[in-house]
Amino acid sequence: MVNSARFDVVVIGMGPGGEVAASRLLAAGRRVAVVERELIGGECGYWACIPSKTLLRPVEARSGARGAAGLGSPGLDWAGLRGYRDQMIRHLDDTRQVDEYRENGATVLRGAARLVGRDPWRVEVAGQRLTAEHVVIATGSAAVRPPIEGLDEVEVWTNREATTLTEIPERAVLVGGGAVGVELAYFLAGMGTRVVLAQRGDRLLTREEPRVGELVAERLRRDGVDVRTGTQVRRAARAGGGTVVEFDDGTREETDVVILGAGRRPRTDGLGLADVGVEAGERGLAVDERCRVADGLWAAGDVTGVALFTHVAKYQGRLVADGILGRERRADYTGVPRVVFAEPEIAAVGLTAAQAAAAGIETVAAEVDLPTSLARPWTYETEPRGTLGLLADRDRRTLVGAWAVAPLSGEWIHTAALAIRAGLPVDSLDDGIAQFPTYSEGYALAAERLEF
Ligand SMILES: Cc1cc2nc3c(=O)[nH]c(=O)nc-3n(C[C@H](O)[C@H](O)[C@H](O)COP(=O)(O)OP(=O)(O)OC[C@H]3O[C@@H](n4cnc5c(N)ncnc54)[C@H](O)[C@@H]3O)c2cc1C
Ligand SMILES: NC(=O)c1ccc[n+]([C@@H]2O[C@H](COP(=O)([O-])OP(=O)(O)OC[C@H]3O[C@@H](n4cnc5c(N)ncnc54)[C@H](O)[C@@H]3O)[C@@H](O)[C@H]2O)c1
Repeated sequence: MVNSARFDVVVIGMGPGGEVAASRLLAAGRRVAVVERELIGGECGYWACIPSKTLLRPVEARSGARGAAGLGSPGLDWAGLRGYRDQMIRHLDDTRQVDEYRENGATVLRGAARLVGRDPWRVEVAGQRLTAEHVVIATGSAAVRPPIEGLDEVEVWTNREATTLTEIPERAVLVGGGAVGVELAYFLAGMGTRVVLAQRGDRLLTREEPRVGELVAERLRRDGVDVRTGTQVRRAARAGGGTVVEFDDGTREETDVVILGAGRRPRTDGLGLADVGVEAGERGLAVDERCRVADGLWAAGDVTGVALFTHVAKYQGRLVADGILGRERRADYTGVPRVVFAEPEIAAVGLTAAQAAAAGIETVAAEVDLPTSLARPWTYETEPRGTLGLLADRDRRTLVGAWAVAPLSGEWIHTAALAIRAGLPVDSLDDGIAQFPTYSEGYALAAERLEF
């Protein structure tokens, strides 16, 4: 063990949460050590958001071309797409990122960090001991491996293998109908894979309004996905060159691969938390409003279990940096958008009716079928689609929730996100003058239908 090096801050884990915290602290002139055991950029940059959205885009664009009058169906070149995906994930090489952090004054350490003492905080990594006034834990999350009999004997992909795939499988059974399952089902079906999507819950995307799950299942089925809700995979076994999967209703399906999208678990193991008197729950490290775990110990991103999104990890990274820099700031998660990048996009923000009821808020809701009333769906595509739902607080007449299953909704949901975050009166949506012809015109229509 070499002598202990002293830092103002040690950041453990350099995904989006760790990167934002480290960059802001470096910019403020703090002595920062960053520790990463795999690649700077984290899950998001190499095996999650970036590759998945890169892979989805051509499938979406082709569907858009098919829907646009007179365009027809462009070809999709898998080798070209795969090459661009590899470029986007930097060929799993973070040399440039390491160099940039070093140029910006950081000490970059490779390896798994472990807390070995407190007052002051002490961290061990790759045979080195670091001492710091503050430690930031931003170690993210990993795919849950559900207890399916025989899973170890068959071809299984998590998000990692799925987003770095080199060949398109002929058949796939997806386990889980959350964001990972829905995006992968849409991508693979678009690439010609025969997809079975098994969801334990009674609908897809269970955190959203039930209506969203219905519309998404309808859409995926139209695209050829065999969506099975209320279903779990019971066991999997090798059969010939492939796999046979058995569902809990006794039915069986042959597949080339089982793909897991069954949720995430926080990466807290191996961090030595218990040794320094810090407890981690099943959902991760509990943080206060400033993202503090204990005095001088902070956490950001998926490891906090607050909301598993890159934009939330980045927001928490900002809060942590501000907290360490002595700037008083408290977390407010009102109006965080949630977008699933299928086609059309599935976007939501704020509360569902059930969540509002649980919070004691009396609500009114409205739903608008956009092609019935707007021009944009028709100028956009020959088989126009789109549904928008709004949820408002009856007493305060403010928007508390919104969702849309419609083209480009991942962009225009931000109008609702802003309205919810700022607590704008619904009347200001009703009174809004949106550009003609856009999907955004739907807000005034839906707001008008809210019966207070
Ligand atoms: C398939 C998929 C698609 C997704 N798409 C989106 C999307 O489109 N938009 C969105 O907002 N979110 C998306 N997400 C969620 C998003 O990836 C996460 O919310 C985000 O990566 C969280 O960032 P983070 O910084 O908390 O952790 P991570 O990105 O997981 O990074 C944590 C880092 O910590 C490192 N680490 C862990 N333990 C240690 C240790 N002991 N010592 C040193 N280093 C350590 C890891 O190697 C990793 O690099 C997606 C997730 C998946 C699975
Ligand atoms: N576009 C995006 O922003 C994006 C994309 C992908 C993932 N993510 C984030 O990553 C997180 C993880 O996504 P996820 O889809 O893995 O998890 P999730 O928790 O959103 O959904 C997992 C689903 O799998 C089901 N499930 C669990 N075990 C099962 C089993 N044995 N059989 C059948 N179904 C089972 C659960 O009922 C649940 O509905 C999400 O919370 C999301 O925040 C975001």
